[in-house]
Amino acid sequence: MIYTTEVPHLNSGIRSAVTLGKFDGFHRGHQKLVECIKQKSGENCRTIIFTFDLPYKAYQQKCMPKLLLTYEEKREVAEALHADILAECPFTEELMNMEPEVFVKEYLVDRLHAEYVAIGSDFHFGHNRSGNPEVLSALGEKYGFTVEIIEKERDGEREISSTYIREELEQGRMEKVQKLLGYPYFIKGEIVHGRQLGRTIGVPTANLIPPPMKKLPPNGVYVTQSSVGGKVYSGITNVGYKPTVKENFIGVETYLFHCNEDLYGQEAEVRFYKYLRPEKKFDSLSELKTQLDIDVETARAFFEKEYGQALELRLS
Ligand SMILES: Cc1cc2nc3c(=O)[nH]c(=O)nc-3n(C[C@H](O)[C@H](O)[C@H](O)COP(=O)(O)O)c2cc1C
Ligand SMILES: Nc1ncnc2c1ncn2[C@@H]1O[C@H](COP(=O)(O)OP(=O)(O)OP(=O)(O)O)[C@@H](O)[C@H]1O
Repeated sequence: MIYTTEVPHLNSGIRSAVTLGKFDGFHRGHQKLVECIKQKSGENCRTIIFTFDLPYKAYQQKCMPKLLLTYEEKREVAEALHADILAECPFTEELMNMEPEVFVKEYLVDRLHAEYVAIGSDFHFGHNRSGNPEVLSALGEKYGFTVEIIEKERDGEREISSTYIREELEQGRMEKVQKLLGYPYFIKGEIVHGRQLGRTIGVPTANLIPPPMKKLPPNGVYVTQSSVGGKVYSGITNVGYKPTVKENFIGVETYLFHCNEDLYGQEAEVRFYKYLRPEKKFDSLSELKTQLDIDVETARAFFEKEYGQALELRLS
């Protein structure tokens, strides 16, 4: 897959099937659009996910919103979805104020040579959001490309959207988040040294510092699975500041079941399945240990119920 932060300019003779939007999370609705463009792909037709980077105002005000997927993760997911090109264009003032027809002519027609464009029924673009599916369809007729307006993927009464998923994530409803995304929410990072107190109570842990832009679930303890060095471990993870030992930065700390390996410096992907309880301040590490024993049992029961097999180590 080609990744670019510019508007691609395809060689003459090469056409494209394009989908447009922000695509934070690449949730089930977004995946539906990607499937549509993939059906059009061929020898002379590239599939292009054309996404807009953060709102211009966010840059100006330096208030970066937290994202479901970091830039790097977005690239990885787009790659896994088998798109040919991911174009992540800065959402400049120019782009924001562009008349819909200028966007269509200069970008979709002159540069991308679009023959097919798939969008959701609520997609808006250009000056004052005046570009919408009807406008795009009319411009498609004028410039000779097909526009397919995809009915929005729903979860019961509500349409699936990145906003909906962020709301559910903020409530720690990880099963719902997984259902809406179509994959479990994950946090990635390098395993770093903690204070190494965990092992003194028989609970060695893998600590990672989440990327600053990544949206985190609420502080608390979760049933997770972690992928490290090609192996998948079931486990329990604490997100927070460890009030018992008073950490001064937010961490994602996992007790990996059946793991005796030295994992420092390795990249881990922690997948969140279920919220268990809030983070608590304990009077001693041994009281914390008593609670952790209960958490392990709850996680074991969860894996047994959901997956039949308990805590076996798997190769990913
Ligand atoms: C599954 C899990 C749950 C935890 N729950 C809490 C908690 O409720 N309160 C708390 O203060 N620390 C909690 N911790 C963090 C412990 O305080 C921490 O693991 C211990 O102090 C060792 O930290 P270290 O790796 O920096 O040495 C939890 C850690 C894990 C892995
Ligand atoms: N549930 C859905 N089903 C089908 N298409 C969707 C769905 N949600 C969004 N889309 C389409 O996917 C593209 C990218 O969506 P975008 O990320 O901009 O919106 P969103 O997921 O609704 O996020 P937000 O909540 O931030 O508005 C757009 O064309 C949009 O219309």
